[in-house]
Amino acid sequence: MAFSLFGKKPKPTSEEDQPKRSFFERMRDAVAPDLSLAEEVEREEELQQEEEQQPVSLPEEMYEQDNEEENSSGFFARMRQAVTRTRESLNSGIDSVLALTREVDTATLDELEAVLITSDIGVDTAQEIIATLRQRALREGIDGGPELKRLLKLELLKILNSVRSPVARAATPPEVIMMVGVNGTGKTTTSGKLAALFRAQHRTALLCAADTFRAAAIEQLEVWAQRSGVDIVKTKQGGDPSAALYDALNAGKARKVDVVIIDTAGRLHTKSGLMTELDKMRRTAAKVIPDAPHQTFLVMDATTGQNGMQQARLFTEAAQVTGIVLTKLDGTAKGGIVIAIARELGLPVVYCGIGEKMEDLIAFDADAFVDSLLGD
Ligand SMILES: Nc1nc2c(ncn2[C@@H]2O[C@H](COP(=O)(O)OP(=O)(O)OP(=O)(O)O)[C@@H](O)[C@H]2O)c(=O)[nH]1
Repeated sequence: MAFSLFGKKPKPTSEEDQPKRSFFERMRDAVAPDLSLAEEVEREEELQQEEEQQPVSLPEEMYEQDNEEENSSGFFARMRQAVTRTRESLNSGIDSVLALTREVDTATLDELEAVLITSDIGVDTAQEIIATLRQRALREGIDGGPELKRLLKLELLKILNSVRSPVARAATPPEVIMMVGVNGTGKTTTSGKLAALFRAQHRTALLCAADTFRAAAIEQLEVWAQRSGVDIVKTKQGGDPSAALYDALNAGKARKVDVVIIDTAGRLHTKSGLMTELDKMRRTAAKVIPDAPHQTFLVMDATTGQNGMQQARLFTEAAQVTGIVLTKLDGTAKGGIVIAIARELGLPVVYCGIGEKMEDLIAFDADAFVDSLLGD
């Protein structure tokens, strides 16, 4: 019995078995006996073409949610997810402090101070918070854990709100944002994610590759530009970053883009040559657009905790930083650093990096952060 592997129909064995076929069909078999294979290849090519023509998902679509309610619950869920490790360590510390007591007393508060310090809130900040809670405990008493958490939330919010400042927009576009910071904190990645976020908000953006120092930084930013669907202005590796910036700002003006994001090379505040280079970039920016740069974001790696704070303190003074982007919040139990930044640097955290993907950047929200940190 004739049978076929691959489920193909068996070929007719004799002339008589063959159904009546058109001239064209017979001719086709004559010139291309294995045309089924050719057809398969052709079909495969067609499919590949169709696939290539599928629009890549744009930032707008990536962030798009069905309605505002979902949007905000999505945002809260992502913030909550980002601070999971900090919440778990903070909550288990607080729970163990409160395990044996119903009324919160001075000894409990001393232990709570140690818990706050381990989440990298900072010694000074932790002491200040505990001093306020102690006064309250003496005056009115603190009735157990839930009350203590409620009061703690209020204290944290008070600190965060004291530096919450509206992000200034440029009088006339483009708004110019410079990303600065020490090596490897996530400046290039964040520049790319920011471009995508702006696009999702229907603002046009242009990336400027002014990190001409690190090998492959320009190529890395080019990949981000492609992903986020924005243009990039660059020079060659080893080139003058101020020249790239000059070209980018002129291009931004000519193309009437809303925001130009400048990725700069990683540097330590102690490298005076590199800090002078930043000054030169600022002066160049101001020549093209008088009040530029409008924002200078210090990109800080949350996993470095209190060590990063010392660098940030000195960087902030030298580079006229206006806000902090805190990256890698997803990988740390040291999320308390957000509070230390507000209290000790007097600067708002403006965005948080919560992963390595394009959509893993969220605008910082103090209420969402505190709720996520001290929730269950
Ligand atoms: N988990 C996580 N990883 C991140 C985040 N942001 C950046 N990264 C990773 O951090 C690493 C360094 O990021 P880059 O953007 O190259 O850092 P950079 O500051 O430009 O580096 P230099 O130019 O050398 O100073 C990369 O592997 C990124 O994927 C974040 O929010 N979460």
